[in-house]
Amino acid sequence: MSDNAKKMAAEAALEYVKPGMIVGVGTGSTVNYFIDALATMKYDIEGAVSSSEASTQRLKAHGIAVFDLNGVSDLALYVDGADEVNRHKQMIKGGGGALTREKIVAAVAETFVCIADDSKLVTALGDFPLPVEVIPMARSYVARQIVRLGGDPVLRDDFVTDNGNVILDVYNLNIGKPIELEHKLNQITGVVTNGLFADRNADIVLLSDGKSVRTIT
Ligand SMILES: O=C[C@H](O)[C@H](O)[C@H](O)COP(=O)(O)O
Repeated sequence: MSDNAKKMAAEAALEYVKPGMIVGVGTGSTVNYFIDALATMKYDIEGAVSSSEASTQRLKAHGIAVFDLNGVSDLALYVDGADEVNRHKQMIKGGGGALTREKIVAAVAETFVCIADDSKLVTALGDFPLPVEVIPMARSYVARQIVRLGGDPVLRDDFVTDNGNVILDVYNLNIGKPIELEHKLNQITGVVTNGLFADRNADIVLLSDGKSVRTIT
């Protein structure tokens, strides 16, 4: 994994940004490169909607207007990173804890472009512990339910999401059927959402090794 690979994947996503657009912006170190690149087009676009306080701050620091998603009915493009992505363009996300807002913006967007260094491409999802955002008072209950599903949940230390919740990072889950597991986890009372982006997967994945960028469609 190299910073140059992240930067190249991020800059390649500019091709999907069109004049007048409001751009959906994800969260993380790869997206930070995208935000910096997007700043070069700030007079061409209308602005952005953001999936985290951190991305909002960075966008605003570049002078890019950030809109409330509730006022935006059509969002043509969402650009975000991933912790893992498979060849079906399904992902694990939430390493930075922004999974819920990311999933909301992704749900609204017409096209989801995932940007990543090529170390994120995996044959099977699941080496990366699956983040699950949980309402704080349900933490123990949800953890017990996840154990029943075969996972080993670990509370993320000293971390509160932008929504005021906690994160359980779940190890050793069998993610043989990602869409099924995504729905099953979301059925547990107290779960806000989980970091499987399998039902709403990416439409396009831009992967870089630091020398070139390849596209999975
Ligand atoms: O919550 C964070 C997000 O899902 C990120 O997009 C993900 O963790 C990848 O981040 P990075 O680009 O820093 O590897």
